[in-house]
Amino acid sequence: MAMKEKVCSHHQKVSPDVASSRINYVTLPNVPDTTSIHAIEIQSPLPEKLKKIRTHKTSGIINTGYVPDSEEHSFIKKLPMSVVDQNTSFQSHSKETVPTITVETSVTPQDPAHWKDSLPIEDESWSGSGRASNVYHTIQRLVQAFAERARRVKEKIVQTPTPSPTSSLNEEENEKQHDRPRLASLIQNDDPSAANDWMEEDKGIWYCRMSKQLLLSFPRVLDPQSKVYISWLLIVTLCFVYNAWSIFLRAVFQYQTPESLPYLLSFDYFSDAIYIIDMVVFKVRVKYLHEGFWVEDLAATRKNYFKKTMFKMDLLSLFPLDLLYLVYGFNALFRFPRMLKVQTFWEFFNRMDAVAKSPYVVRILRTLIYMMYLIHLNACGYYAMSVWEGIGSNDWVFQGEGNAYIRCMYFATKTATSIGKNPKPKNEYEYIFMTFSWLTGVFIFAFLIGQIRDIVATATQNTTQYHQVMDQMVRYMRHLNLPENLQYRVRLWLNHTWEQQKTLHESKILDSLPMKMKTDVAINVHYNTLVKVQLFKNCDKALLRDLVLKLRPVLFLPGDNICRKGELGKEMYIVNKGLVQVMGGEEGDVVLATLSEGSVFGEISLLGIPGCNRRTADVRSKGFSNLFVLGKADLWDALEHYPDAQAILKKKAQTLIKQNEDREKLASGSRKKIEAETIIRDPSRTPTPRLLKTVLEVVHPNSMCAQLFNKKRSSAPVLIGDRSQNNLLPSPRLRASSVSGVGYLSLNTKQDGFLNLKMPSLSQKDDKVSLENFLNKTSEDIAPKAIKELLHRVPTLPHKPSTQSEVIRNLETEEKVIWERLCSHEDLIKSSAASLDELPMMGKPPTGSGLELQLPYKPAEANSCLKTEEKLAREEMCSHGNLITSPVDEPLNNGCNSSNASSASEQYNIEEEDFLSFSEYHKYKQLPQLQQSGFCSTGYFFESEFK
Ligand SMILES: Nc1ncnc2c1ncn2[C@@H]1O[C@@H]2COP(=O)(O)O[C@H]2[C@H]1O
Repeated sequence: MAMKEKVCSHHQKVSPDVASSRINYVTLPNVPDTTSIHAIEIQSPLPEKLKKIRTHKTSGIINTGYVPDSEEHSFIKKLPMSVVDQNTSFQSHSKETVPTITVETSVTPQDPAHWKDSLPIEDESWSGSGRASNVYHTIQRLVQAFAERARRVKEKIVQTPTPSPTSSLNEEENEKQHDRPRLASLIQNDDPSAANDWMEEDKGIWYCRMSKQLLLSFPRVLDPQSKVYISWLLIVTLCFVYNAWSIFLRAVFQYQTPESLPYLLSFDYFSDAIYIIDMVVFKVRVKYLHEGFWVEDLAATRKNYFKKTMFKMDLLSLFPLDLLYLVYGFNALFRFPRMLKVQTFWEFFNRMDAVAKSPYVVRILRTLIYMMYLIHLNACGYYAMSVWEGIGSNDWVFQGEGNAYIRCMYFATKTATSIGKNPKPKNEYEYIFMTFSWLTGVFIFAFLIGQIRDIVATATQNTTQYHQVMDQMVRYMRHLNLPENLQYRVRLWLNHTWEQQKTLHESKILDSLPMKMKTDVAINVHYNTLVKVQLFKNCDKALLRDLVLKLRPVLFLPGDNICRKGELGKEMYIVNKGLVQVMGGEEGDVVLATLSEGSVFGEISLLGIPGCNRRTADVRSKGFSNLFVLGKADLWDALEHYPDAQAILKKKAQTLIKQNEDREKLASGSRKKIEAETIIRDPSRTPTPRLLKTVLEVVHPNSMCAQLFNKKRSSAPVLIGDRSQNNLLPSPRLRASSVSGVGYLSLNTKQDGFLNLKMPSLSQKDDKVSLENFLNKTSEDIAPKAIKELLHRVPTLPHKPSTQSEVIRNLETEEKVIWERLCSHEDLIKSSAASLDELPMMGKPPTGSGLELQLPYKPAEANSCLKTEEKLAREEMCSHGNLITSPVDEPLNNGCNSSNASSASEQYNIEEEDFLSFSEYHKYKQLPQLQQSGFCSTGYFFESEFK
């Protein structure tokens, strides 16, 4: 309280009336905002259990706290430390003390003008709301406690109660312990006996429920794969094993004495009781499959059991042969029928084999039991022989030393395994016994040990396969003398894949399952990742099911390139685990984005966005990353039916494209200046030849292609296009092409601009492609704005002067009509369409088509000329920077490769689209009519002009 002397202390006595009920708040009028409260001292009877204290400053509420009756210090805890510091103190109080509140502030005593009296004000409205809030909080806590109790009771009902009564009682005890303080806190003010009553009542209800539940929880019918049934089978199996072991043991050895007999008999009859319960309660309730349905009718399951051989065996196993005890005395062999329960023993192991997590452990256990039992029988036989011949009568028989069973087991094991030296048999009986024992031993080794080996081999099959693959791979890489680093990476990949999947053939494992089950498994495996994929957030479950089977898991190592900018996109990826980086910038060293679990990438080049069929960025793996790959065809198969997902993907792709374009524009801004300087310095730079110009250089001058290309062009610009579809420029050419079965209509401008109109629905399977067809389909993909713009620039068409205005008028609604009109344009048809109409992927041009008439050579001539012409053309093109190339489809024999192609692209500034045309040329050049006509471009192709 040292501070008290330095600061102004304000003591305010609250009127007894107020004190007895509550202290509402203390107002410190005219205290500047900067004033900080150092301490609050309360002297008060605080007669109620809970008190709410609010201290106010003129600028607003400073604090709120509850003061329980006996725990003044909890008030301190509930106040923020900035307000309550070590100077705060609460004095003990008695009911007679008039409450006093002292507030210490940093206002110095020299500033008394700042202070007026602090008044404890009885605020009725607040008082009311305080009471309401107390009631509200109490109710809330009660509701929570009841909800909690209801949940626990519900759990008890749903869960099968623990079989051990002690443990359930303990649980109950724990529950009560747990409940006590909480419930007691809720009823702390009430009579404690009420709480006890409540607990007693609760206990009663609980017992009642438990017993009811136990009765009700026993299933009417049993699933043969259920835990309950298999556990029961285990109990029966143990009884069977006891009988199988003890019958011969007791019959041969002298373990059944008058002293041990009562115990042995009680074990015997206990196992008999289990056999009976098994038949009466369990086996009759096992449901079975009939015509593909589970039969759950109790009468039917009973009937089904009675029909089985198992029932007869079970019945025989209970045959009371031991009644003969009464006649012949206690001979354990009279219990021999109990051995007939062996079917249950087999059933148990078969069921375990089907449900166990490690089935090979179950198999080994069964084999071991067989082995031990055979040795046990052998030991019993040896002892029986010894007794028969007389114990210790010769060197071979049991000498009567030590524990008889252990010594005989030792002898039997030595014989069965042929390990160790056995005493030589002395007479024929002993020879026969030894022969039989050795045969048994051979059987044990040949059959049982062999079985164990198989079991172990199956269990470790995957590991063995992995080692084999690894060894082969290492040998192969050494043989090829691959760089150390690459060898290391391959080994790392194999290692990591094995660590993660414990198999290198994951997909093969599922192949044996039916499709539906495969889907279920795949959904389960990939579910956690798929739910994180934004794209699939709200999408149809059926789409997920469609997609999930098509996902192929792949693993990438740190620093691996997943895809490279400029490659043709064939797959899309989903990040399952790890991080991948999208790289950009001039050098490809700027991280544009880091994608984590659930992110999708590689979709832009698959979506058929005009001009975007190539990867827009490098993507590489940051650490180890597990991805799912989805092929282009699979993606489209799925998206075709789910336009929403398609729209989301396209929207995202467009945003990314725009982002990247903006970034590139920014970067190229600074680059342009330097380029300009270079051009000025080097005016002798070869002008970039256009593709068609190059083509004309290399094809035979008399070929139809050359003739078509060299036709005098009209000076009137006709069709205009630009990739961005909003900056249209004059163009003399219209070109339709098919690239890998996907149609394109390109409006080629002099400035290399293309309006690429993609027609994805046109597949390679279409054996006939007509221009109308082509245009009609294409028209659906063309932005109306682009067409409008396009047609504005088309000068009046000579044969249909009204077309343009008509077309524009009907544009929004009738795109198809416009295109039909365009197609019906005479010039277009005259120059190529009529013949191309019928130009199929293969076969001859139709009789009467224009094309046929225009063949430059007679077929025989053409054939002889073609080779040279083509050769020349190719050589020529290669010398033009290897224009002929096939960057994706097939490697060419002519020595041109894609790196040359890209250099050609740089040199001549040739459009990507042109490359495709040229690569496609190789595919189609075999078509006789194209060869003959000297066409040098995509499969079906025409170039024309509007005059
Ligand atoms: N700026 C970016 N941010 C995030 N991802 C991008 C970006 N640019 C490209 N990508 C992704 O990287 C992928 C590279 O291949 P795609 O062009 O097929 O699809 C691309 C997009 O999925």
